Amino acid sequence: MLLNVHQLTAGYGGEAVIKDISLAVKEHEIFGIIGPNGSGKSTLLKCMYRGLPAESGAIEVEGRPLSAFSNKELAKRIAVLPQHTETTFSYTARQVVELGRYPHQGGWFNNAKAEDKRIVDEAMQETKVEAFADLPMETLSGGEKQRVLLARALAQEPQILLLDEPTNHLDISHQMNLLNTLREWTSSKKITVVAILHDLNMAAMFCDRLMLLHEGQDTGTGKPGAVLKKDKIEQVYSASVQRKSHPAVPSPLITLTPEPGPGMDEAAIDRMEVERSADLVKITSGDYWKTFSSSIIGEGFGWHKVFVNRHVALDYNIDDARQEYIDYMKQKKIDPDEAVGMMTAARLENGRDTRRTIEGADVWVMATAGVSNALDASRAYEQHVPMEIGTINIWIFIDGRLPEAAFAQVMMTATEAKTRALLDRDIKDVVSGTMATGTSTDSLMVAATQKGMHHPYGGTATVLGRHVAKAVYDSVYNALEK
Ligand SMILES: Nc1ncnc2c1ncn2[C@@H]1O[C@H](COP(=O)(O)OP(=O)(O)OP(=O)(O)O)[C@@H](O)[C@H]1O
Repeated sequence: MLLNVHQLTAGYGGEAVIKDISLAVKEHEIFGIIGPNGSGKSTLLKCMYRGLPAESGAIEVEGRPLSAFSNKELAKRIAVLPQHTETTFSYTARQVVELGRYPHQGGWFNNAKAEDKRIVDEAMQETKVEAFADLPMETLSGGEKQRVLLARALAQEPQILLLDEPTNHLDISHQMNLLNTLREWTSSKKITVVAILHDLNMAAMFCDRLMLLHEGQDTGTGKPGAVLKKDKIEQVYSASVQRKSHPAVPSPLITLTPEPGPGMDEAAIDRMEVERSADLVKITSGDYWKTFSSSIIGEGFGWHKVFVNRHVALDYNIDDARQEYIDYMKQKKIDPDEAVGMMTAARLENGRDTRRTIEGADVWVMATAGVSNALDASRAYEQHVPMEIGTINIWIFIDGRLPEAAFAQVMMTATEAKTRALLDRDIKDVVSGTMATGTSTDSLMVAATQKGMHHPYGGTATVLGRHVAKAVYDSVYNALEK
Protein backbone atom coordinates (compact mmCIF):
# COMPACT_ATOMS: atom_id res chain seq x y z
CA MET A 1 0.00 0.00 0.00
CA LEU A 2 1.23 3.43 -0.91
CA LEU A 3 -0.48 5.35 1.86
CA ASN A 4 -1.61 3.76 5.10
CA VAL A 5 -3.58 5.38 7.87
CA HIS A 6 -3.84 3.35 11.09
CA GLN A 7 -6.41 4.17 13.74
CA LEU A 8 -5.90 7.88 13.36
CA THR A 9 -7.41 10.29 15.85
CA ALA A 10 -6.77 14.00 15.41
CA GLY A 11 -8.35 17.37 16.06
CA TYR A 12 -7.81 20.82 17.46
CA GLY A 13 -7.09 21.99 21.01
CA GLY A 14 -7.24 18.48 22.42
CA GLU A 15 -10.69 17.85 20.94
CA ALA A 16 -10.82 14.92 18.55
CA VAL A 17 -12.45 15.77 15.22
CA ILE A 18 -11.64 12.52 13.43
CA LYS A 19 -11.73 9.33 15.40
CA ASP A 20 -10.05 6.03 14.82
CA ILE A 21 -9.78 6.30 11.05
CA SER A 22 -7.98 3.55 9.14
CA LEU A 23 -7.53 3.37 5.39
CA ALA A 24 -5.07 2.04 2.86
CA VAL A 25 -4.74 3.77 -0.49
CA LYS A 26 -3.50 1.58 -3.33
CA GLU A 27 -1.15 2.73 -6.03
CA HIS A 28 -2.80 4.48 -9.00
CA GLU A 29 -6.25 4.58 -7.51
CA ILE A 30 -8.54 7.55 -7.03
CA PHE A 31 -9.69 7.44 -3.44
CA GLY A 32 -12.57 9.78 -2.62
CA ILE A 33 -13.47 11.19 0.77
CA ILE A 34 -17.06 12.31 1.07
CA GLY A 35 -19.21 13.48 3.97
CA PRO A 36 -21.25 16.44 5.19
CA ASN A 37 -19.78 19.82 6.14
CA GLY A 38 -17.73 19.57 9.30
CA SER A 39 -17.49 15.78 9.19
CA GLY A 40 -13.67 15.97 9.31
CA LYS A 41 -12.66 15.47 5.66
CA SER A 42 -10.16 18.34 5.54
CA THR A 43 -8.84 17.40 8.97
CA LEU A 44 -8.10 13.88 7.73
CA LEU A 45 -6.42 15.20 4.59
CA LYS A 46 -4.33 17.68 6.62
CA CYS A 47 -2.95 14.79 8.68
CA MET A 48 -1.94 13.02 5.46
CA TYR A 49 0.34 15.87 4.41
CA ARG A 50 1.57 16.55 7.95
CA GLY A 51 -0.41 19.78 8.17
CA LEU A 52 -1.83 18.58 11.46
CA PRO A 53 -0.29 16.19 14.00
CA ALA A 54 -2.07 13.01 15.00
CA GLU A 55 -3.26 12.65 18.58
CA SER A 56 -2.95 8.93 18.21
CA GLY A 57 -2.50 6.43 15.43
CA ALA A 58 -0.05 6.56 12.56
CA ILE A 59 0.34 7.40 8.90
CA GLU A 60 2.84 5.71 6.59
CA VAL A 61 3.93 6.50 3.05
CA GLU A 62 5.67 3.65 1.20
CA GLY A 63 5.80 1.84 4.54
CA ARG A 64 7.73 4.64 6.28
CA PRO A 65 6.19 6.78 9.02
CA LEU A 66 5.26 10.25 7.79
CA SER A 67 7.45 11.75 10.53
CA ALA A 68 10.57 10.08 9.07
CA PHE A 69 10.49 12.22 5.88
CA SER A 70 12.25 15.57 5.53
CA ASN A 71 10.00 18.33 4.18
CA LYS A 72 11.64 18.14 0.81
CA GLU A 73 11.46 14.35 0.63
CA LEU A 74 7.79 14.51 1.47
CA ALA A 75 7.10 17.24 -1.09
CA LYS A 76 8.61 15.02 -3.79
CA ARG A 77 6.05 12.38 -2.94
CA ILE A 78 2.97 14.30 -1.93
CA ALA A 79 1.47 17.40 -3.55
CA VAL A 80 -1.49 19.15 -2.01
CA LEU A 81 -4.29 21.26 -3.35
CA PRO A 82 -5.68 22.77 -0.16
CA GLN A 83 -9.18 24.17 0.22
CA HIS A 84 -8.14 27.77 0.82
CA THR A 85 -4.92 29.20 -0.51
CA GLU A 86 -3.98 32.73 0.30
CA THR A 87 -1.16 34.19 -1.74
CA THR A 88 0.24 37.08 0.18
CA PHE A 89 2.78 38.09 -2.48
CA SER A 90 1.74 39.08 -5.91
CA TYR A 91 2.88 36.16 -8.07
CA THR A 92 2.06 35.57 -11.69
CA ALA A 93 0.34 32.31 -12.52
CA ARG A 94 3.57 30.94 -13.97
CA GLN A 95 5.56 31.81 -10.86
CA VAL A 96 2.98 29.97 -8.75
CA VAL A 97 3.36 26.87 -10.92
CA GLU A 98 7.17 27.18 -10.74
CA LEU A 99 6.91 26.96 -6.94
CA GLY A 100 5.89 23.36 -7.52
CA ARG A 101 9.46 22.60 -8.72
CA TYR A 102 10.99 23.77 -5.44
CA PRO A 103 11.35 20.33 -3.82
CA HIS A 104 13.31 19.14 -6.85
CA GLN A 105 15.76 22.04 -6.91
CA GLY A 106 19.01 22.73 -5.15
CA GLY A 107 18.11 26.33 -4.47
CA TRP A 108 15.39 28.85 -5.24
CA PHE A 109 13.68 28.94 -8.58
CA ASN A 110 15.90 31.56 -10.20
CA ASN A 111 18.23 28.68 -11.09
CA ALA A 112 15.46 26.72 -12.74
CA LYS A 113 16.88 24.31 -15.26
CA ALA A 114 15.57 23.39 -18.70
CA GLU A 115 14.02 20.24 -17.24
CA ASP A 116 12.07 22.27 -14.69
CA LYS A 117 10.89 24.62 -17.40
CA ARG A 118 9.65 21.70 -19.48
CA ILE A 119 7.72 20.24 -16.55
CA VAL A 120 6.18 23.63 -15.67
CA ASP A 121 5.13 24.12 -19.32
CA GLU A 122 3.61 20.67 -19.42
CA ALA A 123 1.70 21.14 -16.15
CA MET A 124 0.31 24.42 -17.46
CA GLN A 125 -0.73 22.79 -20.70
CA GLU A 126 -2.41 19.89 -18.90
CA THR A 127 -4.51 22.28 -16.83
CA LYS A 128 -4.99 24.72 -19.72
CA VAL A 129 -3.67 27.78 -17.92
CA GLU A 130 -0.96 28.88 -20.40
CA ALA A 131 -3.13 31.83 -21.41
CA PHE A 132 -2.86 33.34 -17.92
CA ALA A 133 0.85 32.62 -17.43
CA ASP A 134 1.88 36.25 -17.02
CA LEU A 135 -1.17 37.51 -15.20
CA PRO A 136 -1.04 38.18 -11.47
CA MET A 137 -2.87 35.45 -9.51
CA GLU A 138 -5.23 37.93 -7.84
CA THR A 139 -6.65 38.96 -11.20
CA LEU A 140 -7.77 35.41 -12.06
CA SER A 141 -11.26 34.03 -11.49
CA GLY A 142 -11.85 31.42 -8.77
CA GLY A 143 -11.85 28.58 -11.28
CA GLU A 144 -8.75 29.84 -13.09
CA LYS A 145 -6.85 30.12 -9.79
CA GLN A 146 -7.92 26.60 -8.91
CA ARG A 147 -6.47 25.30 -12.18
CA VAL A 148 -3.19 27.19 -11.63
CA LEU A 149 -2.88 25.65 -8.15
CA LEU A 150 -3.52 22.25 -9.66
CA ALA A 151 -0.74 22.92 -12.21
CA ARG A 152 1.57 23.74 -9.31
CA ALA A 153 0.70 20.46 -7.61
CA LEU A 154 1.32 18.63 -10.86
CA ALA A 155 4.67 20.38 -11.43
CA GLN A 156 5.76 18.86 -8.14
CA GLU A 157 5.67 15.46 -9.93
CA PRO A 158 4.28 13.76 -6.87
CA GLN A 159 3.35 10.13 -6.44
CA ILE A 160 0.33 11.16 -4.42
CA LEU A 161 -1.97 14.08 -5.08
CA LEU A 162 -4.08 15.18 -2.11
CA LEU A 163 -6.93 17.36 -3.30
CA ASP A 164 -9.35 19.22 -1.06
CA GLU A 165 -12.45 19.93 -3.15
CA PRO A 166 -10.55 20.26 -6.43
CA THR A 167 -13.71 20.95 -8.39
CA ASN A 168 -14.56 23.94 -6.19
CA HIS A 169 -15.15 27.02 -8.37
CA LEU A 170 -15.08 24.96 -11.56
CA ASP A 171 -17.99 24.98 -13.97
CA ILE A 172 -19.41 21.59 -14.99
CA SER A 173 -17.26 21.32 -18.08
CA HIS A 174 -14.05 22.08 -16.16
CA GLN A 175 -15.11 19.71 -13.38
CA MET A 176 -15.51 16.97 -15.94
CA ASN A 177 -12.19 17.86 -17.61
CA LEU A 178 -10.36 17.89 -14.31
CA LEU A 179 -11.70 14.54 -13.17
CA ASN A 180 -11.08 12.97 -16.58
CA THR A 181 -7.54 14.35 -16.48
CA LEU A 182 -6.94 12.97 -12.99
CA ARG A 183 -8.14 9.57 -14.14
CA GLU A 184 -5.82 9.75 -17.11
CA TRP A 185 -2.87 10.80 -14.91
CA THR A 186 -3.33 7.76 -12.70
CA SER A 187 -2.23 5.66 -15.67
CA SER A 188 -0.01 7.98 -17.72
CA LYS A 189 1.84 9.58 -14.79
CA LYS A 190 1.33 6.72 -12.34
CA ILE A 191 -0.02 9.04 -9.70
CA THR A 192 -2.40 8.17 -6.90
CA VAL A 193 -5.16 10.59 -5.96
CA VAL A 194 -6.91 11.17 -2.66
CA ALA A 195 -9.65 13.73 -3.18
CA ILE A 196 -12.35 15.31 -1.05
CA LEU A 197 -15.42 15.72 -3.22
CA HIS A 198 -18.81 17.19 -2.39
CA ASP A 199 -20.61 16.08 -5.51
CA LEU A 200 -21.61 12.50 -4.75
CA ASN A 201 -22.30 11.72 -8.40
CA MET A 202 -18.91 12.98 -9.57
CA ALA A 203 -17.35 10.99 -6.72
CA ALA A 204 -19.25 7.89 -7.81
CA MET A 205 -18.22 8.26 -11.44
CA PHE A 206 -14.53 8.99 -10.93
CA CYS A 207 -13.40 7.34 -7.71
CA ASP A 208 -12.36 3.73 -7.44
CA ARG A 209 -13.28 3.72 -3.77
CA LEU A 210 -15.00 6.09 -1.38
CA MET A 211 -14.86 6.73 2.34
CA LEU A 212 -18.00 8.32 3.79
CA LEU A 213 -17.22 10.31 6.92
CA HIS A 214 -19.87 11.17 9.47
CA GLU A 215 -19.02 13.13 12.60
CA GLY A 216 -15.38 12.22 12.28
CA GLN A 217 -15.97 8.51 11.83
CA ASP A 218 -15.73 6.21 8.86
CA THR A 219 -19.19 4.87 8.07
CA GLY A 220 -17.77 2.44 5.55
CA THR A 221 -15.20 2.40 2.77
CA GLY A 222 -15.67 0.61 -0.50
CA LYS A 223 -16.74 0.82 -4.10
CA PRO A 224 -19.07 3.76 -4.82
CA GLY A 225 -22.08 1.52 -5.38
CA ALA A 226 -21.61 -0.05 -1.95
CA VAL A 227 -21.00 3.22 -0.08
CA LEU A 228 -23.69 5.35 -1.68
CA LYS A 229 -26.67 3.46 -0.32
CA LYS A 230 -29.90 5.44 -0.15
CA ASP A 231 -30.54 4.82 3.55
CA LYS A 232 -27.00 5.64 4.57
CA ILE A 233 -26.89 8.87 2.55
CA GLU A 234 -30.23 9.96 3.97
CA GLN A 235 -29.05 9.31 7.51
CA VAL A 236 -25.62 10.93 7.15
CA TYR A 237 -26.77 14.01 5.21
CA SER A 238 -30.23 14.31 6.82
CA ALA A 239 -31.75 14.70 3.37
CA SER A 240 -34.26 12.79 1.37
CA VAL A 241 -32.69 11.27 -1.75
CA GLN A 242 -33.41 8.89 -4.59
CA ARG A 243 -30.80 6.52 -5.90
CA LYS A 244 -30.95 5.48 -9.54
CA SER A 245 -28.48 4.21 -12.08
CA HIS A 246 -26.65 6.66 -14.28
CA PRO A 247 -28.30 6.40 -17.72
CA ALA A 248 -25.02 6.02 -19.60
CA VAL A 249 -22.44 4.42 -17.27
CA PRO A 250 -22.63 1.80 -14.51
CA SER A 251 -22.51 4.26 -11.64
CA PRO A 252 -25.09 5.18 -9.00
CA LEU A 253 -26.86 8.50 -9.37
CA ILE A 254 -28.06 10.27 -6.24
CA THR A 255 -30.69 12.95 -6.58
CA LEU A 256 -32.27 15.07 -3.89
CA THR A 257 -36.00 14.82 -3.38
CA PRO A 258 -37.52 18.14 -2.34
CA GLU A 259 -40.24 18.34 0.29
CA PRO A 260 -43.47 17.46 -1.49
CA GLY A 261 -45.34 20.59 -2.58
CA PRO A 262 -49.11 20.88 -2.57
CA GLY A 263 -50.03 17.59 -4.17
CA MET A 264 -52.65 16.57 -6.67
CA ASP A 265 -56.14 16.64 -5.26
CA GLU A 266 -58.32 13.60 -5.11
CA ALA A 267 -59.89 12.22 -8.27
CA ALA A 268 -57.08 13.28 -10.60
CA ILE A 269 -58.59 11.27 -13.44
CA ASP A 270 -61.98 12.99 -13.18
CA ARG A 271 -60.37 16.38 -13.45
CA MET A 272 -58.62 15.74 -16.75
CA GLU A 273 -59.82 17.59 -19.81
CA VAL A 274 -60.38 15.65 -22.99
CA GLU A 275 -60.40 17.27 -26.41
CA ARG A 276 -61.31 15.13 -29.41
CA SER A 277 -61.26 15.83 -33.11
CA ALA A 278 -60.57 13.80 -36.23
CA ASP A 279 -57.01 15.10 -36.06
CA LEU A 280 -56.11 14.49 -32.43
CA VAL A 281 -57.15 13.33 -29.01
CA LYS A 282 -55.64 15.54 -26.37
CA ILE A 283 -55.91 15.00 -22.64
CA THR A 284 -54.72 17.78 -20.39
CA SER A 285 -54.13 17.51 -16.66
CA GLY A 286 -53.47 20.34 -14.25
CA ASP A 287 -50.74 18.22 -12.66
CA TYR A 288 -47.74 16.26 -13.80
CA TRP A 289 -48.05 12.48 -14.06
CA LYS A 290 -45.05 10.18 -13.85
CA THR A 291 -44.98 8.39 -17.18
CA PHE A 292 -43.24 5.40 -18.68
CA SER A 293 -43.78 5.34 -22.39
CA SER A 294 -42.66 3.93 -25.71
CA SER A 295 -44.06 6.99 -27.50
CA ILE A 296 -42.21 9.16 -30.00
CA ILE A 297 -42.50 12.24 -27.74
CA GLY A 298 -42.04 11.96 -23.96
CA GLU A 299 -40.49 8.51 -24.25
CA GLY A 300 -38.90 6.56 -21.40
CA PHE A 301 -39.53 7.76 -17.84
CA GLY A 302 -40.62 11.35 -17.35
CA TRP A 303 -43.22 13.70 -15.90
CA HIS A 304 -45.92 14.96 -18.23
CA LYS A 305 -49.30 16.68 -18.15
CA VAL A 306 -50.49 16.66 -21.77
CA PHE A 307 -51.20 13.46 -23.70
CA VAL A 308 -51.60 13.57 -27.45
CA ASN A 309 -52.69 10.84 -29.85
CA ARG A 310 -52.44 12.28 -33.33
CA HIS A 311 -53.99 11.01 -36.51
CA VAL A 312 -51.71 10.74 -39.55
CA ALA A 313 -52.21 9.35 -43.05
CA LEU A 314 -51.47 5.66 -43.56
CA ASP A 315 -48.51 6.54 -45.79
CA TYR A 316 -47.00 8.96 -43.24
CA ASN A 317 -43.28 8.61 -43.75
CA ILE A 318 -41.00 11.39 -42.61
CA ASP A 319 -37.28 11.05 -41.93
CA ASP A 320 -37.25 13.07 -38.74
CA ALA A 321 -40.68 12.17 -37.40
CA ARG A 322 -39.77 13.35 -33.93
CA GLN A 323 -38.90 16.86 -35.07
CA GLU A 324 -41.96 16.98 -37.28
CA TYR A 325 -44.09 16.00 -34.27
CA ILE A 326 -42.48 18.69 -32.12
CA ASP A 327 -43.27 21.27 -34.82
CA TYR A 328 -46.84 19.97 -34.96
CA MET A 329 -47.20 20.35 -31.18
CA LYS A 330 -45.82 23.87 -31.22
CA GLN A 331 -48.30 24.77 -33.92
CA LYS A 332 -51.06 23.44 -31.65
CA LYS A 333 -49.63 25.47 -28.73
CA ILE A 334 -48.61 22.31 -26.86
CA ASP A 335 -45.27 22.39 -25.01
CA PRO A 336 -43.46 19.24 -26.25
CA ASP A 337 -41.46 19.08 -22.98
CA GLU A 338 -44.71 18.57 -21.07
CA ALA A 339 -46.31 16.13 -23.47
CA VAL A 340 -46.43 12.49 -24.38
CA GLY A 341 -47.17 12.16 -28.09
CA MET A 342 -48.17 9.11 -30.11
CA MET A 343 -49.46 8.83 -33.65
CA THR A 344 -51.78 6.50 -35.44
CA ALA A 345 -53.45 6.00 -38.81
CA ALA A 346 -56.48 4.52 -37.05
CA ARG A 347 -59.57 6.69 -36.94
CA LEU A 348 -59.53 8.43 -33.61
CA GLU A 349 -63.30 8.43 -33.30
CA ASN A 350 -63.13 4.63 -33.12
CA GLY A 351 -60.94 4.82 -30.01
CA ARG A 352 -62.45 3.46 -26.81
CA ASP A 353 -61.83 4.09 -23.14
CA THR A 354 -62.58 2.15 -19.98
CA ARG A 355 -62.59 3.36 -16.39
CA ARG A 356 -62.33 0.96 -13.47
CA THR A 357 -62.55 2.23 -9.93
CA ILE A 358 -62.90 -0.78 -7.73
CA GLU A 359 -61.04 -2.50 -4.89
CA GLY A 360 -58.99 0.64 -4.31
CA ALA A 361 -57.60 0.78 -7.85
CA ASP A 362 -58.50 3.77 -10.02
CA VAL A 363 -57.55 3.07 -13.61
CA TRP A 364 -58.48 4.73 -16.87
CA VAL A 365 -57.44 3.25 -20.20
CA MET A 366 -57.75 4.75 -23.67
CA ALA A 367 -56.99 2.78 -26.80
CA THR A 368 -57.04 3.36 -30.52
CA ALA A 369 -56.59 0.29 -32.67
CA GLY A 370 -55.61 0.14 -36.31
CA VAL A 371 -54.63 -3.31 -37.50
CA SER A 372 -53.57 -2.80 -41.13
CA ASN A 373 -50.14 -4.12 -40.19
CA ALA A 374 -51.19 -6.66 -37.57
CA LEU A 375 -48.62 -9.34 -37.08
CA ASP A 376 -47.71 -12.45 -35.18
CA ALA A 377 -44.60 -11.61 -33.13
CA SER A 378 -43.34 -15.19 -33.43
CA ARG A 379 -43.41 -14.92 -37.25
CA ALA A 380 -42.25 -11.31 -37.58
CA TYR A 381 -38.72 -12.45 -38.48
CA GLU A 382 -40.07 -13.87 -41.77
CA GLN A 383 -41.55 -10.60 -42.89
CA HIS A 384 -40.29 -7.64 -44.82
CA VAL A 385 -43.37 -5.52 -44.52
CA PRO A 386 -42.76 -1.81 -44.82
CA MET A 387 -43.56 -0.09 -41.54
CA GLU A 388 -46.94 1.55 -41.65
CA ILE A 389 -48.60 3.57 -38.97
CA GLY A 390 -51.24 0.90 -38.26
CA THR A 391 -50.78 0.82 -34.57
CA ILE A 392 -52.57 0.07 -31.37
CA ASN A 393 -51.93 2.97 -29.03
CA ILE A 394 -52.76 2.48 -25.37
CA TRP A 395 -52.71 4.98 -22.53
CA ILE A 396 -53.11 3.76 -18.96
CA PHE A 397 -53.74 6.34 -16.25
CA ILE A 398 -53.45 5.16 -12.66
CA ASP A 399 -54.40 7.30 -9.67
CA GLY A 400 -51.81 5.86 -7.30
CA ARG A 401 -48.17 5.47 -6.35
CA LEU A 402 -46.03 2.95 -8.24
CA PRO A 403 -42.35 2.04 -8.00
CA GLU A 404 -40.61 1.85 -11.39
CA ALA A 405 -40.72 -1.95 -11.47
CA ALA A 406 -44.53 -1.74 -11.23
CA PHE A 407 -44.59 0.50 -14.33
CA ALA A 408 -42.77 -2.26 -16.22
CA GLN A 409 -45.14 -4.88 -14.80
CA VAL A 410 -48.18 -2.83 -15.87
CA MET A 411 -46.69 -2.68 -19.38
CA MET A 412 -46.41 -6.48 -19.46
CA THR A 413 -49.92 -6.92 -18.12
CA ALA A 414 -51.31 -4.50 -20.70
CA THR A 415 -49.44 -6.18 -23.57
CA GLU A 416 -50.87 -9.56 -22.62
CA ALA A 417 -54.40 -8.14 -22.38
CA LYS A 418 -54.04 -6.42 -25.75
CA THR A 419 -52.92 -9.66 -27.39
CA ARG A 420 -55.90 -11.49 -25.93
CA ALA A 421 -58.26 -8.87 -27.40
CA LEU A 422 -56.68 -9.40 -30.85
CA LEU A 423 -57.11 -13.16 -30.54
CA ASP A 424 -60.73 -12.82 -29.48
CA ARG A 425 -61.37 -10.47 -32.42
CA ASP A 426 -59.74 -13.03 -34.70
CA ILE A 427 -57.19 -10.57 -36.04
CA LYS A 428 -54.67 -12.30 -38.32
CA ASP A 429 -51.10 -11.57 -39.28
CA VAL A 430 -51.46 -9.98 -42.72
CA VAL A 431 -48.56 -12.00 -44.16
CA SER A 432 -48.43 -15.38 -42.39
CA GLY A 433 -52.16 -15.67 -41.80
CA THR A 434 -51.49 -16.83 -38.20
CA MET A 435 -53.07 -15.12 -35.19
CA ALA A 436 -51.76 -11.59 -34.67
CA THR A 437 -50.26 -10.64 -31.32
CA GLY A 438 -50.07 -6.90 -32.03
CA THR A 439 -49.11 -4.56 -34.85
CA SER A 440 -45.58 -3.70 -35.86
CA THR A 441 -45.73 -0.16 -34.44
CA ASP A 442 -47.75 -0.38 -31.23
CA SER A 443 -47.18 2.09 -28.45
CA LEU A 444 -47.98 2.03 -24.77
CA MET A 445 -47.88 4.56 -21.96
CA VAL A 446 -48.37 4.07 -18.23
CA ALA A 447 -49.00 7.25 -16.23
CA ALA A 448 -49.40 7.48 -12.46
CA THR A 449 -50.16 10.38 -10.14
CA GLN A 450 -47.57 9.08 -7.63
CA LYS A 451 -49.97 10.15 -4.89
CA GLY A 452 -52.41 8.22 -2.75
CA MET A 453 -52.73 4.44 -2.91
CA HIS A 454 -49.44 2.55 -3.07
CA HIS A 455 -49.31 -0.24 -5.66
CA PRO A 456 -46.03 -2.12 -5.15
CA TYR A 457 -46.64 -4.41 -8.18
CA GLY A 458 -48.54 -4.30 -11.45
CA GLY A 459 -48.72 -7.94 -12.53
CA THR A 460 -51.96 -9.86 -13.00
CA ALA A 461 -51.64 -11.29 -9.49
CA THR A 462 -52.40 -7.83 -8.06
CA VAL A 463 -55.57 -5.77 -7.80
CA LEU A 464 -53.96 -3.07 -9.94
CA GLY A 465 -52.82 -5.56 -12.59
CA ARG A 466 -56.21 -7.25 -12.78
CA HIS A 467 -58.01 -3.98 -13.39
CA VAL A 468 -55.42 -2.71 -15.85
CA ALA A 469 -55.72 -5.99 -17.77
CA LYS A 470 -59.50 -5.85 -17.89
CA ALA A 471 -59.58 -2.16 -18.86
CA VAL A 472 -56.98 -2.67 -21.61
CA TYR A 473 -58.75 -5.76 -22.90
CA ASP A 474 -62.13 -4.00 -23.03
CA SER A 475 -60.76 -0.83 -24.62
CA VAL A 476 -58.82 -2.65 -27.34
CA TYR A 477 -61.59 -5.20 -27.97
CA ASN A 478 -64.21 -2.45 -28.34
CA ALA A 479 -61.95 -0.26 -30.45
CA LEU A 480 -61.46 -3.23 -32.80
CA GLU A 481 -65.20 -3.48 -33.32
CA LYS A 482 -64.89 -0.76 -35.93
N1 LIG B 1 -8.13 25.09 12.64
C1 LIG B 1 -9.19 24.64 13.31
N2 LIG B 1 -9.33 24.93 14.62
C2 LIG B 1 -10.39 24.47 15.31
N3 LIG B 1 -11.37 23.74 14.81
C3 LIG B 1 -11.30 23.42 13.51
C4 LIG B 1 -10.20 23.85 12.69
N4 LIG B 1 -10.40 23.38 11.44
C5 LIG B 1 -11.56 22.69 11.48
N5 LIG B 1 -12.09 22.70 12.71
C6 LIG B 1 -13.33 22.04 13.13
O1 LIG B 1 -13.24 20.65 12.86
C7 LIG B 1 -14.46 20.14 12.36
C8 LIG B 1 -14.20 19.42 11.05
O2 LIG B 1 -13.72 20.35 10.09
P1 LIG B 1 -13.20 19.92 8.66
O3 LIG B 1 -12.73 21.15 7.99
O4 LIG B 1 -12.25 18.80 8.80
O5 LIG B 1 -14.54 19.40 8.04
P2 LIG B 1 -14.89 19.07 6.52
O6 LIG B 1 -15.55 17.73 6.54
O7 LIG B 1 -13.71 19.22 5.67
O8 LIG B 1 -15.97 20.19 6.24
P3 LIG B 1 -16.37 21.01 4.90
O9 LIG B 1 -17.19 20.09 4.07
O10 LIG B 1 -17.21 22.10 5.46
O11 LIG B 1 -15.12 21.47 4.24
C9 LIG B 1 -15.39 21.33 12.23
O12 LIG B 1 -16.26 21.32 13.31
C10 LIG B 1 -14.48 22.52 12.29
O13 LIG B 1 -15.10 23.61 12.88
